[in-house]
Amino acid sequence: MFIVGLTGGIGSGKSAAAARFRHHGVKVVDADQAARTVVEPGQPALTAIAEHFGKGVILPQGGLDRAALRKLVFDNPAERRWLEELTHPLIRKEIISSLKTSFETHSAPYAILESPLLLETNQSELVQRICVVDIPEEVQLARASTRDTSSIDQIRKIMDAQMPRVERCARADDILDNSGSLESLHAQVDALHQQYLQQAVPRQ
Ligand SMILES: CC(C)(COP(=O)(O)OP(=O)(O)OC[C@H]1O[C@@H](n2cnc3c(N)ncnc32)[C@H](O)[C@@H]1O)[C@@H](O)C(=O)NCCC(=O)NCCS
Ligand SMILES: Nc1ncnc2c1ncn2[C@@H]1O[C@H](COP(=O)(O)OP(=O)(O)OP(=O)(O)O)[C@@H](O)[C@H]1O
Repeated sequence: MFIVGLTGGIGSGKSAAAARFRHHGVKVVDADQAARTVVEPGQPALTAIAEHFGKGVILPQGGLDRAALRKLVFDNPAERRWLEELTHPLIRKEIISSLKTSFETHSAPYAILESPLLLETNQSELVQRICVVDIPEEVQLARASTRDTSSIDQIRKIMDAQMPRVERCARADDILDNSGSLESLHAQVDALHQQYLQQAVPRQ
């Protein structure tokens, strides 16, 4: 299985890049989606979160109040680590299961694992190649806060919980520069897709 890890900080453009890979028929497994699945109502992790953080993080309908939990964990690194210790092993299992399904049901020669914490966790062991979506921090802050309901201050706290830009780029096999237009990002993805098709061909 040839799997490319697609990573980058919050608001860097991973989803935008992933959409372009999907346009080429590549299956994308999304770690943020896996993170949502493991805390759905009825899942043991949601019960554990409610017990630890209290009823204030549960919505009236029984689902997770993500905005409330986001505030709690990014204001308090110890609480964030508690949540990660609970969820990251479950997220990893969910990712592995989705990757297996995608190779069983999809004929594309490679798959993408899109994850904001690919390099911060052992998820990087699941991929053969690392592709980083890179933008300057001020652009990242502007794009993420325009899109999210989070304040600049909260986005900054989330960025502080992630790998520094220089370190992330140093770990990359390939870099997508998303400081320009979406058209420019698409052109770079199109070129990488051709490269990955070549790399995914099993050697004789
Ligand atoms: C705190 C939670 C409930 C906030 O949910 P919310 O819907 O507001 O955000 P969402 O999950 O869409 O994440 C948005 C972005 O925040 C960043 N982020 C999320 N969790 C983390 C974390 N533990 N460390 C650093 N950055 C993170 C990522 O860039 C992510 O793309 C949620 O992010 C969560 O459960 N995080 C812990 C699990 C995790 O680490 N997920 C990241 C994917 S492995
Ligand atoms: N090249 C671009 N030019 C202008 N806006 C962009 C560009 N690329 C992405 N955006 C916008 O920036 C925001 C963040 O992009 P995107 O959602 O793809 O990032 P992400 O890395 O997936 O973020 P997250 O980690 O929070 O899920 C979105 O509103 C998106 O439409």
